Amino acid sequence: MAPGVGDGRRNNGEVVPGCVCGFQVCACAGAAAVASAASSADMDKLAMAATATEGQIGAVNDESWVAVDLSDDLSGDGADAGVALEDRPVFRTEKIKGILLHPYRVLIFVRLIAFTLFVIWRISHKNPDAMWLWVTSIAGEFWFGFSWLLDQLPKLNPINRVPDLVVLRQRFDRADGTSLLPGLDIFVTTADPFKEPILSTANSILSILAADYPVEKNTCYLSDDSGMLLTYEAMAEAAKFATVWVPFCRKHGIEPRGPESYFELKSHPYMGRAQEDFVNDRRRVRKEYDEFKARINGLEHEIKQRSDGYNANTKDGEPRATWMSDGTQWQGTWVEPSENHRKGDHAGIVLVLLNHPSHTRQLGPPASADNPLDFSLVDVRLPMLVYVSREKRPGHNHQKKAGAMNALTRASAVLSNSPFILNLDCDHYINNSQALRAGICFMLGRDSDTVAFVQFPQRFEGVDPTDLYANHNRIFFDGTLRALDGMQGPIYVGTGCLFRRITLYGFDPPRINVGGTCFPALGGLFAKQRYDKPGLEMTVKAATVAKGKHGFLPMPKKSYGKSDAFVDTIPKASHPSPYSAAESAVHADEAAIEEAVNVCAAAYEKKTGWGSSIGWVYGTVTEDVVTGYRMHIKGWRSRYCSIYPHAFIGTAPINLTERLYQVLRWSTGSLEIFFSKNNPLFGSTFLNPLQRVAYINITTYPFTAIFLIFYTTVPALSFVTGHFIVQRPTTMFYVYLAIVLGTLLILAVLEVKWAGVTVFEWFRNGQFWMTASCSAYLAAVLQVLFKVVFRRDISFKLTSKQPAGDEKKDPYADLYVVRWTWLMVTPIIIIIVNIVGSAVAFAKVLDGEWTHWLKVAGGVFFNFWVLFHLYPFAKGLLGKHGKTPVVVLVWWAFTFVITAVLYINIPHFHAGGHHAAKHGAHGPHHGTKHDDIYYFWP
Ligand SMILES: O=c1ccn([C@@H]2O[C@H](COP(=O)(O)OP(=O)(O)O[C@H]3O[C@H](CO)[C@@H](O)[C@H](O)[C@H]3O)[C@@H](O)[C@H]2O)c(=O)[nH]1
Ligand SMILES: [Mn+2]
Repeated sequence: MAPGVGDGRRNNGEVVPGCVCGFQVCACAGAAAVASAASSADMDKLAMAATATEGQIGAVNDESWVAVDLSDDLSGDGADAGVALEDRPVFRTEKIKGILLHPYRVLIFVRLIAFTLFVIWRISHKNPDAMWLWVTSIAGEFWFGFSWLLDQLPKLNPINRVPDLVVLRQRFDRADGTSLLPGLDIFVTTADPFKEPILSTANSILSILAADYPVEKNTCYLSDDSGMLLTYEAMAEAAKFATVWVPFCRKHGIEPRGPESYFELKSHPYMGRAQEDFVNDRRRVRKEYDEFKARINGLEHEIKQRSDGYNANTKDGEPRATWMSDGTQWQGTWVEPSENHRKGDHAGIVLVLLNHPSHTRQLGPPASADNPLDFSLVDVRLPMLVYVSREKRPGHNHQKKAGAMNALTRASAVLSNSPFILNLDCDHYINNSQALRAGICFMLGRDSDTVAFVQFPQRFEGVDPTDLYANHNRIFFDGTLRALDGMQGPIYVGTGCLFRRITLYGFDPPRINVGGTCFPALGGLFAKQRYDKPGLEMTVKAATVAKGKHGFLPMPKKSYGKSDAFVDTIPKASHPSPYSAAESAVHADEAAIEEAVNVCAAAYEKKTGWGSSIGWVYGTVTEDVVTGYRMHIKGWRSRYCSIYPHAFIGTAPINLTERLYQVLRWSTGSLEIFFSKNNPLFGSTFLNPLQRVAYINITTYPFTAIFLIFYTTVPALSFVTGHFIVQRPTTMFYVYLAIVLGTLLILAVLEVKWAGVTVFEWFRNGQFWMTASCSAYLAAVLQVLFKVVFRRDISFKLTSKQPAGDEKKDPYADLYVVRWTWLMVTPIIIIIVNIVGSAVAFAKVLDGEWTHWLKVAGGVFFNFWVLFHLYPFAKGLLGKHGKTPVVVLVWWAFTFVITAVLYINIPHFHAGGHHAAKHGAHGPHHGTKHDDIYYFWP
């Protein structure tokens, strides 16, 4: 293993506070790195420091992974030991060690066989007492097996890739401080300054401005779908504060570079730094940050007051404008909305907050009386920052986030036209200043020219330590997405994703021509994997665009819209020239800005390919999955980039209601894709077969609701009716059950091991799967069927980033704020049915009616299974922080006892006979006395 690359990596299973302690090592190393960046004499130190920093960059459990065998290309021992720095690839590829991988694959096979035999057994053992029960339960089991397979098969060949920033630096950074790295446009979307607090958005912007990437190659765009002056002025404040914050970060190698999270760090930030200077600087910057915060918090009031002043002479009935500080009327939404100035009806706005920096380093001023911060050795330039609010007009479908992203794509093309685009939601800040470089490694490696995008995992902060609603989603990110990297690549999940710009324009990947037929360089089990190989010359090259039917465009010119200026940028976006510093010069002059406004017009996309063959795809609220899908079916690949400390961190809804709504949106979006022309069953043959399976999985999973609802109630009902899904649970039935569940558990253990997550997270994942299935997934199925039938568009309900509780006292207060939603009805019913069911069973045993307890075992097991899974839901629904478990237990015990007592003590409830007279209609459940649950309903 190469020095400094693999060592020091940690198992992210122990992660939660990890980002804090990880920084201690990282920060002091980075401090030297950046402080020294000012003088070229210190380049050696820089390289050394960088090495130390990168020691932290890998992210999986080291013990489970080995480098893939590269002996085809290298004589010698295969791994990169002994390979000179110049010959090392910009990223390493690892696979799971055989000792984990082989049993993993074998078990998948065993379970598949067992499941098949089980279903066959079930089909051949009818239950004549209750045929409906038998048929539906088999349908359910079949679906569970099938959906397990959809989920499991794409995980047959997990791959882990580790970027090597030392090599990247070596190849692309020059000693004079300039760099050959490609341009990078960063898009941030926000839609509401209140639901998405401006302070948090400002923090994200600051973290971007301070990230470690060549300043002149980096442009940040904020899309504001609210069109509010409040957002704009908050960004203007951020730009002002950045003049202090960014040089401070560079000088001292601060991590993380979002000020809020930095100042919240509880670790010792003094370690390894020039003590006095740092302490003074930090105190000073902290003070400035507090003032900045105060200004942000006062902005709303200030804008109101200012506008009131200007509006003093406005007559009644006339619109009252919102005024900018320079005495002009704001073009966007006004505080008191009026025509042409309200959400959904305002002009397009493009304002450059920070213009493009010079191409050479600019050192700051030394400390002086009115400027106590000494920046004389620090590059003080800031990346370009642009505020964009696309035009909105009534009668236009603005296509939610996807529409905003497409507007940004065009606006940025005429302003900076970087060949790569990183997209972040407004609440996701850059937590690791090396993240951009890490992502770029996967775009510049050999063999990277067929990579469309690099997806980072989504990481969250502010989630309660027990992660009650599986917000971290670790199984999905560290398991599923990483595994897909061994197929064609992870799916796109909306934020934290680095795109190759031309893929958004509908270009095909460069094809390899083998024996006359073209096929893309797919990874995975079904194609020979072409790994990034060391020892070969690495040139900086983008997918060069060949001249075709439409000139340099893959599609007719008119499908890109009316702006010639924009269309002209397209071939350049892929041309190698943007890589060289001189040519990437950006001029955000009047004309360019005017053009940017023009391409953000509400009507721009009329009769164009935007939203279908070009850009982010419309027609679903999960624009992310389908946008990535459209690239994969062209044969593009994607890569997964998980680094440590986490690249980006966002906020997650820890409130049950918000979480259910979020999952409702995702599952609805998935089904929308299923019922569209982008159904993965019909995708082109460029799609790797198991990649297709993964897409089928992600667009069908909500259907589980239909089967699961049945499955979570019927076994409970069976106590009352006396029927079970099998006529008589035989030994064979239990043996199958044991195998099917046992293999699942062992597979989970292995998966947890290679993914570097915990068994606890695996259980949480399962628990939330059931909660979501019986609530959000069910609603999604109904909602989408409704849409399909009545052709109604589904709205995008923003996930609130503003905690409802009192944050000061308890950071997780929001967890137990119960806001009623219809989505809670089904899980509640299921819980009640199961408690009642187990109580009846208990009563029957007490009563001496069921002497053979084994008869109940199957049902009791199911009962437990259901209640165990819905426990977090019940906890969230009932509890006050801390006391919850007791409340749930009492509730449970109470219902249980009451039901059992009623059952035993009210003779006519189980005397049989006469109720048949009262409820004769319940005929089909003959055979036992207690055939009807309705007797226990009040
Ligand atoms: O009309 C809109 C609606 C949303 N957004 C932005 O979209 C982002 C995601 O919205 P959010 O409410 O935070 O959704 P989440 O459920 O947290 O987001 C996940 O799921 C979305 C798809 O449903 C993806 O777009 C996101 O990237 C992904 O993080 C935010 O930055 C919003 O500002 C807009 O710009 N315009
Ligand atoms: Mn979000």
